[in-house]
Amino acid sequence: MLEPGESSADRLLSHGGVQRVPSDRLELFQLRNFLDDDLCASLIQKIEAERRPSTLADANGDEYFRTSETCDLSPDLPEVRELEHRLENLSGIDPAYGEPVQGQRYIVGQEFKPHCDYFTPGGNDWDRYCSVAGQRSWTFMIYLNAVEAGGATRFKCIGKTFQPEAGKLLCWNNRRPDRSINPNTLHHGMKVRKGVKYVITKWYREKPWG
Ligand SMILES: O=C(O)CCC(=O)C(=O)O
Ligand SMILES: [Fe+2]
Repeated sequence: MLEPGESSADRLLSHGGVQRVPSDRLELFQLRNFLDDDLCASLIQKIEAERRPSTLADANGDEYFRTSETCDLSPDLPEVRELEHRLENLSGIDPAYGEPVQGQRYIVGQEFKPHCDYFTPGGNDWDRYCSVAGQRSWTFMIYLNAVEAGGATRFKCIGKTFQPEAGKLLCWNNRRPDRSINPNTLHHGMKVRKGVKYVITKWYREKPWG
């Protein structure tokens, strides 16, 4: 049985097509064709329509650290409902533990430098971001298109790089089995060299989002 708000390797691997990336340093999974092309195209349209500069928690003084744009996708959109439904079916995580779905867009030269998705415990922004919902637990990320050049996601600590592909999902546990943060989740949304890159990001918390 899964605890509320949690997923697990067993749960994810029981879903046809899910592959675990072989590493004992983190729990990381890939699923091709999680979303079909129509849903991807429709989500891209929504992201195009309403984007704003991406922001950074735990800012580190580098204004070029995350240069993409972000779209807050309304939970009322039929596309987002469909996505949420699929995510719940895949992960078993109660949607109440999820942050609102976001879209990210990178044009040529834009990137998200190497980072982890968890918040630094005791860091400047810990209270602001985590006092209600707690730490980020799982990340689910879906590529909405193939990119002409660049735009891969590189997990440095395990030497693994993923290429954008329409509908492909990556997900990982930001913590170790004892639920301490896992620095091996360090990843880099690399610069787009040609074309435009669109992804969906969905983060879950250890407590209900509220
Ligand atoms: O765009 C990517 O490849 C990575 C995105 C990411 O790491 C994030 O939004 O936290
Ligand atoms: Fe990230």
